[in-house]
Amino acid sequence: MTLDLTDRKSFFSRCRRLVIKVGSAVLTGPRGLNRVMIHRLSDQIAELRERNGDCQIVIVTSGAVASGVRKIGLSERPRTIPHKQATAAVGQGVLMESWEAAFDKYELLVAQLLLTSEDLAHRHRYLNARNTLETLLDWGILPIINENDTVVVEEIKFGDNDQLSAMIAGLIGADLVINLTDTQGLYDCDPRTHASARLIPVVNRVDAKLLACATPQPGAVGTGGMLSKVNAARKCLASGIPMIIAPGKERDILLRLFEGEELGTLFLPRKRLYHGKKLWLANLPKPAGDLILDDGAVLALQKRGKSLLPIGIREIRGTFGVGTPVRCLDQAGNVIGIGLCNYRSTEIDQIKGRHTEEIEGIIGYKHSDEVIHRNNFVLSGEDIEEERAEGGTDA
Ligand SMILES: Nc1ncnc2c1ncn2[C@@H]1O[C@H](COP(=O)(O)OP(=O)(O)O)[C@@H](O)[C@H]1O
Ligand SMILES: N[C@@H](CCC(=O)OP(=O)(O)O)C(=O)O
Repeated sequence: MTLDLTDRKSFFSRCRRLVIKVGSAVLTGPRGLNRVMIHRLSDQIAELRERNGDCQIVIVTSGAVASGVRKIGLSERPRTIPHKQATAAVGQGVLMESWEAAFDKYELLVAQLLLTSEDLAHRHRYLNARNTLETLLDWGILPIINENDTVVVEEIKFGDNDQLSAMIAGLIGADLVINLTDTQGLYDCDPRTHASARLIPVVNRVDAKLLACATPQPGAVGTGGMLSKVNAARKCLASGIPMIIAPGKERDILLRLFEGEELGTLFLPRKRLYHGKKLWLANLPKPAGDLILDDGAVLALQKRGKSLLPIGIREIRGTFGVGTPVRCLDQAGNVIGIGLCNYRSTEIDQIKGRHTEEIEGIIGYKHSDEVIHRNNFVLSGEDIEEERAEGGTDA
């Protein structure tokens, strides 16, 4: 797909696979879950599917906690984890039942998927989730996804649905992520505190300057805040997927976007950077451990496109097995990238700082010279732009 905006309408019409994320700020009114909003959005989604016969849509919906608060009759949002989990357990049912009823009038089937970051952190579970989603889309069923708040604890949390939607987009190779929230899009500073804030219509690169525009504090009912949406956009761009932050409460917002109206903030990637395994790695929510590297290894990975050898490893943090994704950090703690280990953490601890010829003598075998092979490694942050889209298989 060409990322040319000269004809906005045709750009949108070429997006056949969509992830639509709807924030609590859109779905929640003073009386809890705003069912009218759910009906309006589902009317538009049904219309989009009708207009573009083969268009496939995945919904990532927030609002379980906000719905639960109202249903239980709590006076404020829960603060402790058990209270949040219990509130979400009540609210998720209400939320799902509303989406289901709204799509029922179009005879559109929906499916609920509740995920934790662990479900996508392990490659086989990631592929499993992908197979389920592909099957549902194949059958013309609308997957409706939320984080599994009821069982989630800090260690296995995506954080928020902005991150989850970016990961789902990578998982299914979406053509576009539409992030619906309660502002017109991304402003050059927080519009709550700066009356002069101006909307940014198009973004090609998420850098430190852009990240500084968005504050992490969400609105009264949100979780992610604008910073999380910009970070999600960064993930999408790294995967070569466009994302738009758009005003979800605006009348006919989805239809108007597809009519080519200039609304929201559109993040446009220059090109698709990663595929298959590398795409999964680039978007991984939580790696299993860290390797601290010396300056030579950092240079080799960042500038020379090399694999990681044991000689450049200074320290290992965490306990992990072979094939596990781990982060590579420089000695100042900056994340260099993420890759799959060829040795387990206890073995790496023994061979760190040593030459490859010494591996066998130390641990009794050697199946590769590299601790992380370049084919199983992606650079992070700014440098990700430099990495070439080397194939990588999907399995
Ligand atoms: N630079 C910015 N541009 C737009 N909105 C911003 C910015 N910085 C902070 N915000 C705030 O982010 C809020 C949206 O985040 P959040 O409450 O998490 O929404 P949602 O529930 O849709 O995820 C907006 O209500 C807005 O006040
Ligand atoms: N999983 C939570 C929503 C978390 C979240 O990311 O909220 P939001 O920032 O409103 O998209 C819920 O359903 O209440």
